[in-house]
Amino acid sequence: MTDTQPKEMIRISGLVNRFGDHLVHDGIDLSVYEHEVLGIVGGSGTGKSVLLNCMLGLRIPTAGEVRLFGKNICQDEDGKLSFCQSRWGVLFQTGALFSGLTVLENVMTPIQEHSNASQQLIKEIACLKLRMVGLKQEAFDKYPSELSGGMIKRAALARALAMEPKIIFLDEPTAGLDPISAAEFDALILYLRAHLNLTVVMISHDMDSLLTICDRFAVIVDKKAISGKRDDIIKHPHPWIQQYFGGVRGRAALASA
Ligand SMILES: Nc1ncnc2c1ncn2[C@@H]1O[C@H](COP(=O)(O)OP(=O)(O)OP(=O)(O)O)[C@@H](O)[C@H]1O
Repeated sequence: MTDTQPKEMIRISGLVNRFGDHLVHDGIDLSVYEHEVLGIVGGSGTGKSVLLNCMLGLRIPTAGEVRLFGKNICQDEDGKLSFCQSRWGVLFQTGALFSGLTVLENVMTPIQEHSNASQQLIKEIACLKLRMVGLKQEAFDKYPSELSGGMIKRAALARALAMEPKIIFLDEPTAGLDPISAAEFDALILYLRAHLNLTVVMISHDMDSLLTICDRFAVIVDKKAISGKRDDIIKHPHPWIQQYFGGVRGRAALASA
């Protein structure tokens, strides 16, 4: 590898996932490179969430391997999850905030779990992350049930950033947001990527968001992944990809991207 080639953060090779007779993935090969925004797309049930769980080290695949920073995370071994969790942050689709904790307490929780810092320092770090995602002080002591959908996403993003991850995984980050809030959230992701040198892996069905912020796509079709730069994938001859990006929604989003 030369100095000009981007660093590989994740390498997935020959990944197979099977549930009983149901073969979901049949040899996925995919790399995620430093500082990119990679969009994972595919029809419903093609296994995007299963793939995400393998990348998070939460699922051991039927065959193949996932290397996170060079380490094979497909083995069941002590310390694997803490190795993974100290390197990535995840924004789950629903936010998955703890309903009984305030916004600030939600962001403090992972820092408390993974560090020996004082309560005061943990609080200061959590406040910093909350400001970074654009939440104002008055939101810090609110409970998740008192927040709008956009604020929940921001709070969950602050929690994902709590441990200063190198990679963040976003599962349907703009789902449920109105178009203006979704566009603001896209801008926030790009801002954080630039300022925190993040690598971003995003699963989404939001065509506007995908075409606005992704550098590359991985499309799950025929139980495998076709990946490449945004503009190459948009022109890819596979019929599903043509239909996806060339359909009414795709054309409209491309026209405005
Ligand atoms: N634990 C499990 N046991 C059995 N089947 C499973 C399990 N997890 C996932 N599957 C199956 O794997 C397939 C892929 O599921 P997955 O949720 O990853 O799809 P997806 O691409 O994320 O779908 P969507 O876009 O609708 O969210 C589905 O057919 C699902 O039923």
